[in-house]
Amino acid sequence: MAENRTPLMAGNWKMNLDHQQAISTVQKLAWTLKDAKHDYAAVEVAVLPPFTDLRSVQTLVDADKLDIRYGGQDLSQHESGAFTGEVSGPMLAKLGCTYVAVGHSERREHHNESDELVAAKVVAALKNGLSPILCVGEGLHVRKAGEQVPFTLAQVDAALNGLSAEEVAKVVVAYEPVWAIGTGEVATPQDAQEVCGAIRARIAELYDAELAGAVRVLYGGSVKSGNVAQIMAQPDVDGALVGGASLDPEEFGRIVRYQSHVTV
Ligand SMILES: O=C[C@H](O)COP(=O)(O)O
Repeated sequence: MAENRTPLMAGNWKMNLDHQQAISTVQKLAWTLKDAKHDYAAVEVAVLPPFTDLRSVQTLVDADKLDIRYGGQDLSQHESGAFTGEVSGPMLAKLGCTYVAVGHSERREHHNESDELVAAKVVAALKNGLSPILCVGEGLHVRKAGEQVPFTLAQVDAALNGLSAEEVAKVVVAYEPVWAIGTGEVATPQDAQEVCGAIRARIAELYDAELAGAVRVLYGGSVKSGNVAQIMAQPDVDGALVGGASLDPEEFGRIVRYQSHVTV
């Protein structure tokens, strides 16, 4: 973690928690962080609830003036139209979303999202003032073949293709080795650093070192309060995209508070 980048802890709830549970979860998270006197300027906090929860989360965040940011888990590449079941960038922007996950491995796998579609969704997010959390990462067979760096960089290349430096500055990249997602199989801090460092070096090659030094690169895959500090100690890891552990506000609070020895 470099000092000029604000760490981001983002909780991807996936298809969990209805809108009422979302309210109580965000309230508990806010109370937990308030009790711990959390400095939101030092570590940014975001949640990515299901679409059906976003209006409730927006209302709570606005009413209680919370510093917690929120966003969608996906968006359509289209602005509007006959796309049944889809949710557009303008709709997320209207709900006050800051972020939207794009290209999560579960979307790539279960919804056959190609690199081209992911790139179109990154553009759609940026066009609507949303910061895409671009998810990249290799499966187990790629890791076993030792090809994790070229595989992941090819996904980065495809997703950033054609973007200006100004646009890339708004992108957050999340490196999530698929074999470590929801498996309890966390990558070692060195595994995370290898690929996160390579992603930053690639952005420097494609653009310049200053931009590469400003873009946040997160790690995701079985992050918990017990392993987050070692992962965050790596120079090119700027935060975490947290799945399962973000459903428990106290545990997510401990992850957010990774720098502190205060028990929350
Ligand atoms: O988006 C989050 C990742 O898929 C990680 O999920 P996990 O923390 O449950 O392994």
